[in-house]
Amino acid sequence: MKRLIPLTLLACGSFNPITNMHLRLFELARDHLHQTGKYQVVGGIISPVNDNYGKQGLVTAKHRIAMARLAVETSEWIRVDPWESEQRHWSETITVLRHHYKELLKSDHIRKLPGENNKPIEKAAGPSLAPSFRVVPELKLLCGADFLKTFQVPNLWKKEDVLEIVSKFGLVCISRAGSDPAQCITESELLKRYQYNIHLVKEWVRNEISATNIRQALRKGQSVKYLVPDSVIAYIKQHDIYTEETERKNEGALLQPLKQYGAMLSPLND
Ligand SMILES: O=P(O)(O)OP(=O)(O)OP(=O)(O)OC[C@H]1O[C@@H](n2cnc3c(O)ncnc32)[C@H](O)[C@@H]1O
Ligand SMILES: NC(=O)c1ccc[n+]([C@@H]2O[C@H](COP(=O)(O)O)[C@@H](O)[C@H]2O)c1
Ligand SMILES: [Mg+2]
Repeated sequence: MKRLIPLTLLACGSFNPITNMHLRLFELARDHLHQTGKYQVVGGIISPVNDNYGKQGLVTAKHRIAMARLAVETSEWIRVDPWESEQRHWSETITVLRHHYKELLKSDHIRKLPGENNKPIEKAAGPSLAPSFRVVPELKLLCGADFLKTFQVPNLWKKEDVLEIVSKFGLVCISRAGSDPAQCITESELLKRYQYNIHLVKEWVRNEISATNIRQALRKGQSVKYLVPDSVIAYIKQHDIYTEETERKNEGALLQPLKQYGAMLSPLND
């Protein structure tokens, strides 16, 4: 029997609030990866960003985590992980990936992979250091096409981080209106070099759901039913989370921690 690579998907973002589309990203990615005949998707992780991310309108992680947990109640394979939000500072995405990969290898010690007769992994140092004689689990970053575009924003990502993401982990990128991921790859030498490790997945029902639009609709008193899980809508109402006041949070200080951090960076395409 062909040995499938057990793969976990990690989605990093604000999830402010989580929408049905965030959940769809996982389903679309899983279908695509299974169709390659190479992977078995064994889990999905949603990692809401730390409160210090500094994005406008970002409500506290306590609420974003609670809403995401309600949303994944209907999923048998996606879970929410609060580790990133519990750190004292905002963490670079590569740190989050490394953390979850380590955890994955740890859990592999005690839980044999389905259909496999694998030996436990001795090292937990990173994908390239794991022994090659066995099926090594993989962790891939799951994102929308707009996320891929942010790699081009000067001073937002360290070049070595992007290199590690695409070379060691890999990306699964879902199409999104207004972004052209194939063009992003063409425009970047680095992404082009590792395009074999970047899975572009087309959303076959085009939609433009975005958390920003959801927050806007909520502020206007419009219905967001069928765009956001009912349990999440009930939570938002109960806690009165999205108001004109919460939307003003971090106004003008957009991505302040990232701006400071940006001073140390060099652009991806230099
Ligand atoms: O308007 P904002 O607040 O930015 O919210 P968002 O809908 O873009 O949602 P997040 O920033 O929390 O995104 C988390 C990830 O989900 C992706 N994503 C969200 N909505 C999507 C959609 O409709 N199509 C494709 N990807 C989407 C996005 O590209 C990120 O990789
Ligand atoms: N240098 C980096 O590692 C870097 C830069 C910008 C955004 N990010 C991450 O990308 C995600 C973007 O989320 P939003 O689309 O909600 O802004 C967040 O998880 C954020 O932490 C990482
Ligand atoms: Mg976004």
